Amino acid sequence: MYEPLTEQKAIALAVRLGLFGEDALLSCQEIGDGNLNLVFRIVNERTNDSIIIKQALPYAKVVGESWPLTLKRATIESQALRTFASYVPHYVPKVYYSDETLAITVMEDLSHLHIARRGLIEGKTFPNLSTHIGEFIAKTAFYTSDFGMNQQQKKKLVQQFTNPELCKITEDLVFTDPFFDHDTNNFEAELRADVEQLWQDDVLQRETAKLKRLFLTKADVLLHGDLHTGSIFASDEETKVIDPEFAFYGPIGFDLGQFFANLLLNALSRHERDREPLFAHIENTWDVFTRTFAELWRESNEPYARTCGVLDDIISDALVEAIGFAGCEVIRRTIGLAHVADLDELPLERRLHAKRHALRLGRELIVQRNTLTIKDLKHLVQQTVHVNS
Ligand SMILES: Nc1ncnc2c1ncn2[C@@H]1O[C@H](COP(=O)(O)OP(=O)(O)O)[C@@H](O)[C@H]1O
Ligand SMILES: CSC[C@H]1O[C@H](OP(=O)(O)O)[C@H](O)[C@@H]1O
Repeated sequence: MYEPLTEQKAIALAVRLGLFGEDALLSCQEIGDGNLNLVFRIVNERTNDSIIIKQALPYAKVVGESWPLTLKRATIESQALRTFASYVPHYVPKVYYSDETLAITVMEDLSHLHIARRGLIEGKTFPNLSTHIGEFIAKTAFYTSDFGMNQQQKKKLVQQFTNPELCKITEDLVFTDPFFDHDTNNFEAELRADVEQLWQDDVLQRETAKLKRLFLTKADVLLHGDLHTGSIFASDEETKVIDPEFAFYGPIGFDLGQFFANLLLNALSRHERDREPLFAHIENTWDVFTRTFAELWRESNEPYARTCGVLDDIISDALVEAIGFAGCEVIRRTIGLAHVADLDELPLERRLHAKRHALRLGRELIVQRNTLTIKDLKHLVQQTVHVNS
């Protein structure tokens, strides 16, 4: 039977599962700070060994029981972590155990690392972050695509990772609600005029509709599905991706776009002189992604992989998608239901300035996505500082 764990029940479960030695002295703390789930950290005080038990609730934690949400997301998360581990084991936490009924994943404790969002807010640069994320995205994308795996096997994976409830959250919160006057939106009263202008922007809505359609229909590669900087643990040396409960088969540019957007949002929260490391991370992510993907491409058994231009087409589509999806993420994190601390923790005047900037930047990313290069993103940030610039 499913029941939500308490700290005491999480310890009892760890004992029952034999996750620690017989003489262990266990303590437990619920440390979840995400929007959806419970996260328990259990430590053996005698040895300092520790594990994480993550448990899905039957509703979205951030809203409460009025927003029921499938427990199946815990199974998607543990299966995605295991699938990613088969391609990039060094970039995901080890999964020790999972249970579909209890909706739990027991995994490696990564508390020695920093959540990248918090670290970036504190001014850390994480020199390997973009190299690691570029490689993570390239390898997971290639090996789960029709170019990197058996195409019949891929269809089974598409079925396994059909994730309608969590995709619906993204369809609503990322691609729809922020572009209309919807009651899930949440923004400062001072931004109302800027937001209303966005709701009346027919060009923006038409382009966003195309991006939403791609998200709804293009079953290209297995995606993490929510690859923001709060889903990444990092240090100067290591990077680990967590929280793939939104995993599904979608367009190749989606994870790249989410990651770019969250780096851009952090850049907007900083003074201009401190933004360079973020732009460097964006450009390096793209370089590593394209180089790694192109190397793997040589392994492909698909006859068209040797046709001149096919790889180039995939890479250029990925960039257009990534830039457009980044624009949607920038806008939704500014005025939608789920914000980012990078902007929300700024004092009011700076926050309003950064958020107005984010709305202009997000719009241009979406509308101009077909003609922008990766290096243009930095200039676009500068060009959208002021209205009509
Ligand atoms: N493997 C882990 N090791 C250490 N801490 C973790 C681990 N997984 C999650 N956490 C902590 O729990 C928080 C919420 O986890 P997350 O998976 O993002 O939950 P949610 O699905 O609710 O967003 C993270 O920000 C981090 O502080
Ligand atoms: C009501 S879910 C809102 C938002 O939360 C998810 O993020 P996380 O679980 O990492 O906190 C996801 O981005 C959803 O769009």
